[in-house]
Amino acid sequence: MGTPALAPCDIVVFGGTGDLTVRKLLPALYQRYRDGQLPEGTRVIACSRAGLDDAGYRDKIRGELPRFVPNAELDQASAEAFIEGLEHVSLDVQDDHSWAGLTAKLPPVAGREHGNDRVRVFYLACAPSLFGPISAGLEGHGLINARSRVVLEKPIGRDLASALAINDAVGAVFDESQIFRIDHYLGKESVQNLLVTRFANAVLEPLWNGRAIDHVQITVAEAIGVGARAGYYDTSGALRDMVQNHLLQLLCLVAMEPPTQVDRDSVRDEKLKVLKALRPITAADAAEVTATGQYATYAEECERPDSTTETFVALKVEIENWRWAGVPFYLRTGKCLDARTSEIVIQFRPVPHPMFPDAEGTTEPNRLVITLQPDEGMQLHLIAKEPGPGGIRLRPVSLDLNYAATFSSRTPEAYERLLMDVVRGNPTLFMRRDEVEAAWAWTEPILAAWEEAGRQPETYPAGTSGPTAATTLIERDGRTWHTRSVS
Ligand SMILES: NC(=O)C1=CN([C@@H]2O[C@H](COP(=O)(O)OP(=O)(O)OC[C@H]3O[C@@H](n4cnc5c(N)ncnc54)[C@H](OP(=O)(O)O)[C@@H]3O)[C@@H](O)[C@H]2O)C=CC1
Ligand SMILES: O=C1O[C@H](COP(=O)(O)O)[C@@H](O)[C@H](O)[C@H]1O
Repeated sequence: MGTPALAPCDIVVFGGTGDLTVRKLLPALYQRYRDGQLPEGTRVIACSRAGLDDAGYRDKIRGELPRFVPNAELDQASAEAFIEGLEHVSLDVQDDHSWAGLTAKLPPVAGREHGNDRVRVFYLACAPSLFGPISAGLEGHGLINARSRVVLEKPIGRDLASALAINDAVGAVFDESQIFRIDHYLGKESVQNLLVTRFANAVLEPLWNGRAIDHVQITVAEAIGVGARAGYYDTSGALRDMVQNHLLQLLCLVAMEPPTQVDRDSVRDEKLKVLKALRPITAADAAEVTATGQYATYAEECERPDSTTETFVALKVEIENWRWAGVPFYLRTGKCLDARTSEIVIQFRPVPHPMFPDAEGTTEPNRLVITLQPDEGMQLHLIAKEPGPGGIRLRPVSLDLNYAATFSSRTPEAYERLLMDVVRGNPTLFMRRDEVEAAWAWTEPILAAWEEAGRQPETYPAGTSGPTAATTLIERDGRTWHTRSVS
């Protein structure tokens, strides 16, 4: 059965000239438009303070779109039709008078009970400090109908108190069912495939626990630095920017119990249980279970020579429940590393009894490596006998699944999937309020412990695997980080 056809809707993007909109959202909308999924008649209205009219905005995007859509996927005719449909409103969301520009394009509604109105998506691709004022402005100017949805970009705040305040402010205007908190990692094909791998294959579940698994590693390594986002990043750092959201979400998907079904609440209920079971990291153990680094040219790039913001963080995380008792999850993420690699490594325990003590070669325990990016795939590392006469020689081998080679279809970008989920009103892959707050409740004590200890990140050269403190963190437990060359 195909997906039901959608009716045209109105998509209003606050932050319409920003990096996220230009680099990710508009290219994603274009791809869906080109594939015929964005119904004819759908309006995309971008808002920002830039004094651009529709034509000026279209010219800007005409210049930008080809930079962010691969050549082979850019069809001139459909790109031009998409761009010609874009509109721009010059609007300072904090100035009540300037909302008139938006109400002139998007008529106020008579009331929220008018259920047959077009779907209105309000995408807040701007600083979280504007989420409350924008919600209030939308309410005050009568722009919210019964079929409206609001999308909140991460980060939702910078600590628990600010997250609560933002959630309260948005929640005063929108019902929780209308709020879509985006974590674009949940829209990545590879991350959704993690759910399928775990729950559509019976062979894994009996092994998916501390009896068979020694530890888990989650790595999100970026080769790029902070670039033009230094202003934001220096007030954030890797823990807030990546761990509080993306890495914890990945951890939840690896660790959660099987949900009864994949629907709006079952998956989110299970993720929440994991977040609540995370062992708190306290000031007493932060030095042992966390490691931070800053790439050598960072302070110069962000023009703050004394910045102590971490561009790399590694953590040892424990989950206090039956399935995962005694199984550490090692997390690491950083910028300006030697490669862009995101992967989840499930390290199994060694065999209980050595059957080939006299054999040549190594007997490494099995490993399942799930590569999220850049080349999505999965490898199961096993030990095999090297063919040959005479004695037994053991050789590590891998069963290799490369998605690009196996499936011919184009892998959509995360935002394509997530934007369409908003239009369809499916919040399963979005974070619920309680999840975001539970993630902050666990993250905040780490920030406090660092502050109390006067934590200084270790400097690491750009293009390397990060600070030595991260190596020490895992080696202290007699383990090592997985390196891709092993595959
Ligand atoms: N860029 C990225 O890759 C990612 C960004 N995010 C998050 O998305 C949000 C946006 O990020 P990004 O695009 O990088 O930020 P930018 O600084 O590039 O863009 C901010 C946008 O907000 C607009 N804006 C700022 N103040 C106002 C105002 N008072 N009224 C109306 N519009 C305003 C700006 O336009 P103008 O100044 O012309 O008004 C601009 O369009 C941030 O919260 C960020 O953390 C999340 C994931 C990835
Ligand atoms: O949310 C963010 O994610 C990006 C990394 O996303 P990816 O899809 O390229 O892996 C990161 O660069 C950015 O700092 C962070 O805000």
